[in-house]
Amino acid sequence: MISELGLEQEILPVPRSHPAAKERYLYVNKTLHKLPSSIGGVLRTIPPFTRPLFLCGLRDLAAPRGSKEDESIYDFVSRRFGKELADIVIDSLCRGVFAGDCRKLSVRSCFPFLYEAEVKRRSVILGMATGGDKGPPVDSELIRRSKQERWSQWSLQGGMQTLSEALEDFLRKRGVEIHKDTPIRQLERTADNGWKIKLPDGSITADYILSALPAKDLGCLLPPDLEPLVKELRQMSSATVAVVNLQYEGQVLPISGFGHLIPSTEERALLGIVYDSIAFPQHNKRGSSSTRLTVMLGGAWFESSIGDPDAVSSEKVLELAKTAAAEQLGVRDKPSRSIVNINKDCIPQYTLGHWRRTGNISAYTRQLSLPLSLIGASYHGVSVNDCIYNARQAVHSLLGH
Ligand SMILES: Cc1cc2nc3c(=O)[nH]c(=O)nc-3n(C[C@H](O)[C@H](O)[C@H](O)COP(=O)(O)OP(=O)(O)OC[C@H]3O[C@@H](n4cnc5c(N)ncnc54)[C@H](O)[C@@H]3O)c2cc1C
Ligand SMILES: C=Cc1c2[nH]c(c1C)Cc1[nH]c(c(CCC(=O)O)c1C)Cc1[nH]c(c(C)c1CCC(=O)O)Cc1[nH]c(c(C)c1C=C)C2
Repeated sequence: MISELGLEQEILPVPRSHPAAKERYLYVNKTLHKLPSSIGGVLRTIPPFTRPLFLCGLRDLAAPRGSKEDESIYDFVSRRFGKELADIVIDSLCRGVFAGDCRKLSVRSCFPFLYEAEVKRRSVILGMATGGDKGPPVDSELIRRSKQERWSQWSLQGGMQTLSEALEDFLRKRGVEIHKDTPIRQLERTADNGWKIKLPDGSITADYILSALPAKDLGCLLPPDLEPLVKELRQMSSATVAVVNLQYEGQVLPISGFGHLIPSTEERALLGIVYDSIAFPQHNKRGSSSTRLTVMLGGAWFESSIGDPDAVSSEKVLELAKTAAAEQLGVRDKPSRSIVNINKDCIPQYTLGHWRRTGNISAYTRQLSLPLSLIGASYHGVSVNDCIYNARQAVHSLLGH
């Protein structure tokens, strides 16, 4: 999509050899611990772990296949790799991807490759070693370049918003009408098997809807006679994340890396900190040396540890973020700039049984021949890549490709 939108020149790749890709940290027992990046680090006991990590791998190779239709990520990893890995690494990772609690998230839906590896090969390591089912290949010149140069992450010169702006521009030039800041009020069925989309200032009709709305929001807009669909959508929940950007004058970080994650047993409210200026110094204020951090807070623990997202003040959240930067990174300077955003219900939580809910939805829409496809982060993957891939698949199947 980047190539099709003409954004190739804007790409800022980060290769795997860069410190932002190689150096990864966890904050445990009030200390930052660097995770091993070589085989030696896996063979030795390194803190915060109490035994060498390769023993977790041996346990997986020996463990029997599980028998449950679905299981929490925590239970799956504890059973196959041991409790310590689940408590420290997996707890943190789930906070860094889903802002979620690995004790509630579904392994089958959040990490389908782990689930499949156990079903097909009995062991995760054996499953990964034999490649697993990677799905249909996606190929382009840019993808080949990213593999050859071993990119671990990327951004764009003007930041990621460039992507949605370029997409908007591309679509408008091809005659697509875009209604911004226009909340849909209701979706009604029409007699000719189409839809009436009610907006604040009128309505529009459509033959077919590809909905990228969060599941719960869509559930509130659909007509009540689609009850089985509405019921499934309303059960799908999401987490609130506070994102605090802090900018400091000069290079104030004592370490380099992508960022660090914090397990829920260490600090419930603080999910992790990204060291943005290490991976993307190109985004620093022109001509100045600065350090930029993003502190992420809340997630599945927002209400219990920070409070009601509608009532909590930006000042309180900013204070929590500055304290985290000071205590965890020793960055005690006054930030020269800060931005606080409380993103309500921004990351879907694929909890136990999510696979059954999405399965029921597909079966029901097929059975009724509903002119509706569900895309977006609520169903089959929370990342930007997942959303783009699944949207493209939905269009292909709609057009019969
Ligand atoms: C803090 C944070 C960091 C992230 N980092 C990464 C990352 O590093 N890499 C990555 O791949 N992904 C990342 N993600 C995930 C990424 O943001 C999502 O994949 C992506 O935003 C999902 O897009 P979406 O369109 O499905 O949903 P959203 O972006 O949530 O958009 C849903 C839209 O629906 C609108 N809406 C709701 N109700 C209505 C209504 N009634 N009428 C009209 N519109 C409505 C909302 O206003 C919203 O704009 C991150 C997410 C968060 C929160
Ligand atoms: C849907 C929200 C997402 C957030 N981040 C990602 C998504 C899809 C992307 C992502 N983040 C991490 C990984 C795993 C990388 C890996 O181990 O190979 C992915 C695919 C981990 C991560 N996320 C954050 C940090 C500091 C890290 C650790 C990176 C490392 O290992 O060095 C920051 C962060 N990103 C998100 C949240 C909620 C968050 C919280 C601190 C959202």
